[in-house]
Amino acid sequence: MRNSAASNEVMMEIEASKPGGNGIVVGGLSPLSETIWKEKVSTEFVGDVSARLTWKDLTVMVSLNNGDTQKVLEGLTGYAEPGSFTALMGPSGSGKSTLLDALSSRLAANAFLSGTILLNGRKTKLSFGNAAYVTQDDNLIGTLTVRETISYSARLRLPDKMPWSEKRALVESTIIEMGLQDCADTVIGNWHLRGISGGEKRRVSIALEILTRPRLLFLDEPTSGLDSASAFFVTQTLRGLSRDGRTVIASIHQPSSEVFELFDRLYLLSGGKTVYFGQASEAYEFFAQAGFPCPALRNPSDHFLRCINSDFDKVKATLKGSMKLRFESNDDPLEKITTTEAIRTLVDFYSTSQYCYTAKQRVEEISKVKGTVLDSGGSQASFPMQAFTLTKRSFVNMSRDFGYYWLRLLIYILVTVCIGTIYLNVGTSYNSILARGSCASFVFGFVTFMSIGGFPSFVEDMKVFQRERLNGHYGVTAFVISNTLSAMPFLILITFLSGTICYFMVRLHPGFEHYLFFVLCLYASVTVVESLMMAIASIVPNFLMGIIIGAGIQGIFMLVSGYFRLPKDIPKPVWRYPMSYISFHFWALQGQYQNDLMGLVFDSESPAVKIPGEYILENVFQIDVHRSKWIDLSVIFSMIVIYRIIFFIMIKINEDVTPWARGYIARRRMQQNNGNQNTTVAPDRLAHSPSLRNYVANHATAHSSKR
Ligand SMILES: Nc1ncnc2c1ncn2[C@@H]1O[C@H](COP(=O)(O)OP(=O)(O)OP(=O)(O)O)[C@@H](O)[C@H]1O
Repeated sequence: MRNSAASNEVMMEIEASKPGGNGIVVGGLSPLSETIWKEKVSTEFVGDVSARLTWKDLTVMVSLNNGDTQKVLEGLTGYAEPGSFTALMGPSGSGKSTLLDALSSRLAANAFLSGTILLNGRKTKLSFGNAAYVTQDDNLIGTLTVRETISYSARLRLPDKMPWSEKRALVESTIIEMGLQDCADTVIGNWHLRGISGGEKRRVSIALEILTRPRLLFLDEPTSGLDSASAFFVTQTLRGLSRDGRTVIASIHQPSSEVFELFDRLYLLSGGKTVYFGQASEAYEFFAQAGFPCPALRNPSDHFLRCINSDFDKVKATLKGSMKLRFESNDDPLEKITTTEAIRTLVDFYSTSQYCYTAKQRVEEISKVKGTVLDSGGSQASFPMQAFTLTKRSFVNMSRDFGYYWLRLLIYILVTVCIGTIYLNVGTSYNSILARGSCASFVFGFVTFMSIGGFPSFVEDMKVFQRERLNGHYGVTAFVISNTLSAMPFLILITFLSGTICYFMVRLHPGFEHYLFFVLCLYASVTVVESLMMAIASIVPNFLMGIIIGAGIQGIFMLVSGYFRLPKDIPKPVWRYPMSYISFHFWALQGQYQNDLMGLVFDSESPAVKIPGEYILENVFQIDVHRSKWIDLSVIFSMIVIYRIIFFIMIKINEDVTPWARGYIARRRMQQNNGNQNTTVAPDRLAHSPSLRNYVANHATAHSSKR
């Protein structure tokens, strides 16, 4: 719905931008891009689709937990043009990521923004399609090769109608564009698979985002953690992307001189204020004019960062204390003043300089140019295509990752062989009554409990999902369906194999129907645990915490299953109603006891007396024999559906409700703080940015209503 609305809007803009309906192509689209956009652009006469981004008087305030507010960015003005590569630089905590987030509409819920951001002269409508965002973390699927990763992404996002040959051409051209030919068939790598290098991973992450040929590319520290050669190659690739008419903005930490030379424009920040914005090549001159010339033999970018990083005051004090400083040369102006003073001087110098004036003038000029905003609206693939591709990708990953299901299969077989040997041919003696009960309790308690071992893999899946979701690659429903379907064959294999071993070694109640019930019940129980753990993974991204929470929940469920305390003895408030009914172990045991004991006759202590299974069920295990065991099984199956729905709802809550609630609390705190203390000035023209997805729409509305 959102996509179609956006595309209508785009079409209107395209219509409007057609010079007289049959004008001349202004450019901006490469032939490959035209292939992608042709679904949306029914005419070949596309206006200039380049992305010109301007920001004026941009201020971001964040509300802190203690109710205070902090100005993270203060009155920033700048622009980014097509064909240029803009680098955001500054010391740690200077606001680089916040500026990137503000420009790409990804601000946190407790951050409030004021100022104007225009894309092609219009109020910012940045969304998943026209702007791509490459995060710092490379959350990729380790078992897929580079080519497979990009190919799946192409299937997930490009229109269904686009022939596969064209998609493949696009994939191959992206691989070449990002210089990934040599490692195209190498796996990405994970904890047990040796894969591609860190620099190559970074380039794969970028490749995934440029696949749909966005005109605007944001990158958060694309070179961090890379050695200088890899950092150079990644930056060179970014510069190459900008030369294709794209607008590239990246925050960069501590670049080498070779990397620095690749920047077109430099935005230097310190403490959220602009220290310098202009041509990267002119920064050297600016610092000299401001009274901080770069000493000979010092890397210019090191010098700039050295001048604006107030932490160096502490470094200086430490060095002075250890007397190491006396050997340093004294021609550096920074030796004479503190870095805090240097920052103040530089910020003041910039605000009155020609550089600032030129930047403001250019912002005004660019703001007047009204261009087309092509919005791909995220994925253009249909829902069935997304669900199918995700299922296939997830299945391939599960089958290649030894830790996902194969290891579990081995452990399950091992444990069930142990059960089989311990309860071997359990029989119908008097003692076998309790043995059958404890065997069922172990199988449906501990054996299903072992499924929490899959949690680390679920967390990895969730990370990939979150990256792709934030970039609009597919919807939550497609993800939940694919996750359910792809796991099914593995769970069937694991539970049917181990269930069969257990059933025949122990010699549970003979008969196909009894066998089928036993393995189905095991399958349903393990799937419930998987679904429960998936729901936990959607809210607790830390695998240790997730395992502890999952184990705790299951421990409680096991307690009320009717084995450790008989059903009628479980205290009624809370534990029997509702806990035992919520516990899938309870239903599994009720069903399995019936499945195993009903119809069998057991020895008693006196050889002359036989005990029917029904009697044991009612009087020993306190089972409701009037309820069919198939009802018990269907309750477990419906629990799978319920947990999957909970999983879906959790993701939705995380996406929409949590940011909204955080934003609301932050706003309330800010208002209260402003009411109580006059020292905190109420931020002027604050526009709130609640959920990521709602942000774009809300932001535009907020701005227009203020006008
Ligand atoms: N949502 C937020 N809530 C609270 N504080 C925030 C928030 N966003 C940013 N800040 C604060 O604003 C300052 C700037 O943060 P930001 O992440 O933008 O800096 P940075 O220059 O990208 O730093 P680094 O290079 O270390 O990533 C930091 O002090 C940070 O703690």
